[in-house]
Amino acid sequence: MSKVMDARVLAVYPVAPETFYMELEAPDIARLAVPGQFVHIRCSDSKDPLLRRPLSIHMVSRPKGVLALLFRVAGAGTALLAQKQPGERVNLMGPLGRGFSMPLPGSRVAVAAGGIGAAPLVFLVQELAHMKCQVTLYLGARDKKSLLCDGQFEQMEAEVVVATDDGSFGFKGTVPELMQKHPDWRRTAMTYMCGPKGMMKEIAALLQEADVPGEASLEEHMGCGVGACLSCAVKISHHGETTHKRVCADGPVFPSWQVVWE
Ligand SMILES: Cc1cc2nc3c(=O)[nH]c(=O)nc-3n(C[C@H](O)[C@H](O)[C@H](O)COP(=O)(O)OP(=O)(O)OC[C@H]3O[C@@H](n4cnc5c(N)ncnc54)[C@H](O)[C@@H]3O)c2cc1C
Ligand code: FES
Repeated sequence: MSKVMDARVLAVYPVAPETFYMELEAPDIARLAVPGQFVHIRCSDSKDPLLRRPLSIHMVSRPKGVLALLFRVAGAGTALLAQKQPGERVNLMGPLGRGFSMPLPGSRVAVAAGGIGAAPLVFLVQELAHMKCQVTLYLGARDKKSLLCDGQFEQMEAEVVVATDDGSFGFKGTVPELMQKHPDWRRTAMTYMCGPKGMMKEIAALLQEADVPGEASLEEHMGCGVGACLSCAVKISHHGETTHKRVCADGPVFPSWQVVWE
């Protein structure tokens, strides 16, 4: 069940170019949230921008009732969020959507993150660590200074391998190329991914060829965020039949082999 609430801003600060961490006091949402879900957030008290913006749940502390977001400034809404001050309130709806499916405790899994796609995967790896899973993390960024969450993943005892587009840190190339060089994911129970669509499309093809299951967290423009307006529809193919599913209510996480990657 989702809640609508005014959450107190506890902290907002930059962590990388154009990328901000925000902490909110939102005990009801923190208590209910599972990895892969998102909140729909009002960025301003005025009518501009009118629509809420979807942001993944980056981390939660259930005992403290705290929820964290990690976002890149993409336009007007996220720019307003970046200017919020501790003590201000923002209106949130959440937790929304269907999250990642969890493996059996102790499983070996892989996680692939590209750019700001790392945001929901920290919460996922937090839960996987509680379940004593062995996690290999394939982490991609444009360059070293844009790399996100590598320290957090390492603290949670994930094995982290990095690719940057310009080679300023780790392997020079893309996340799918990195995965071909480090094929540990071939022996895992599941590969979870979030990042640019092109990256996830290539990874989905690798997984399908190796017959390894995968789950992808998708992004689409959203209106209502709760399944009513159909503005976030994507094509999903199941048992040879192609249908439209709503990223907000049926996703954002889908089996990677069911997504029609266009
Ligand atoms: C389920 C979900 C989870 C998300 N989680 C995060 C997150 O954790 N961190 C984060 O930084 N971003 C996340 N996003 C993307 C985020 O919602 C958009 O960047 C944000 O809505 C942009 O709002 P804006 O007003 O700043 O920019 P706008 O002015 O609305 O748009 C600026 C640019 O961003 C593009 N854009 C806007 N919304 C989306 C979208 N939903 N998907 C793809 N492109 C978009 C526009 O086409 C435009 O080019 C998520 C999106 C979804 C659907
Ligand atoms: S945003 Fe309205 S149905 Fe998904």
